[in-house]
Amino acid sequence: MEDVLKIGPYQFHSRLLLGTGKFADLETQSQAVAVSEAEVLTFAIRRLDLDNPHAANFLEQLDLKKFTLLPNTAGAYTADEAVRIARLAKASGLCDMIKVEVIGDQRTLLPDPIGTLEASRRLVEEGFIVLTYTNDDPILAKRLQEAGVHAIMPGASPIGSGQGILNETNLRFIIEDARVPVIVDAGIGSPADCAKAMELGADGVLLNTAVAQAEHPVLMAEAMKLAVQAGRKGFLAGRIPKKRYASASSPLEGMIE
Ligand SMILES: CC(=O)[C@@H](O)[C@H](O)COP(=O)(O)O
Repeated sequence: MEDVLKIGPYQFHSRLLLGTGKFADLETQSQAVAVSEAEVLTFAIRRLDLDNPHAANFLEQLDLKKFTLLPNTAGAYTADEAVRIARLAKASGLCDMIKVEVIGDQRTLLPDPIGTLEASRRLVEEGFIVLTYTNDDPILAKRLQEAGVHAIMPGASPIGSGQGILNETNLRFIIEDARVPVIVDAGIGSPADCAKAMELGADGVLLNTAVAQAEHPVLMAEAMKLAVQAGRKGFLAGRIPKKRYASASSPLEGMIE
């Protein structure tokens, strides 16, 4: 059976979602995006000049017809702001999917759980396909599901920190309880972090800084793609349980003759 990522009415073959910011130049961005084989690209609506669709912008090097755009509400500090930004994106015909991001604090850029829940609920009611960036809090993840979001995006660690997965236990709880896709978003530092997230059973990974600011962004984009694929296959294959003691790899009993 085909292994596809389903988010609302959308289906994707790639489980790596990519952010488009922070690249040194547009040529590198475009090459990294191509090599990553990502189908979903996210970008901050606030960075676009919505009044002037012909103005130069950071997406201009990309053939946007090839991708599903996931505008995000980065820069919103309240539910009202996030809802306003999402409506602007929809009115500009960018997409009906929205990544809800309501930040609670400038230093950590961690999500404001109350504003995040409120904005998500309102945008679901308005008919958006809502993917919510959230704390790695299993209870909040449950509440978001109850509110009807289409995907939960728990942070691995603070945005841009590259610290990787800080709370594996919480992530496991979120994944166990989820009836919608779980996409680990933010804080990924290396391919190993991607593989780990996928092996834990995440449905996808969204990242930006680790590729855009790598020494060789295009090479890193490829590494991230392969890590997501490897982690997914590892999850589907079912890892062996960890044991306390050794067991010989070439046992004498029960050998195939
Ligand atoms: C681009 C975007 O949406 C970021 O806010 C996202 O959370 C990625 O975080 P990293 O840059 O840490 O990968």
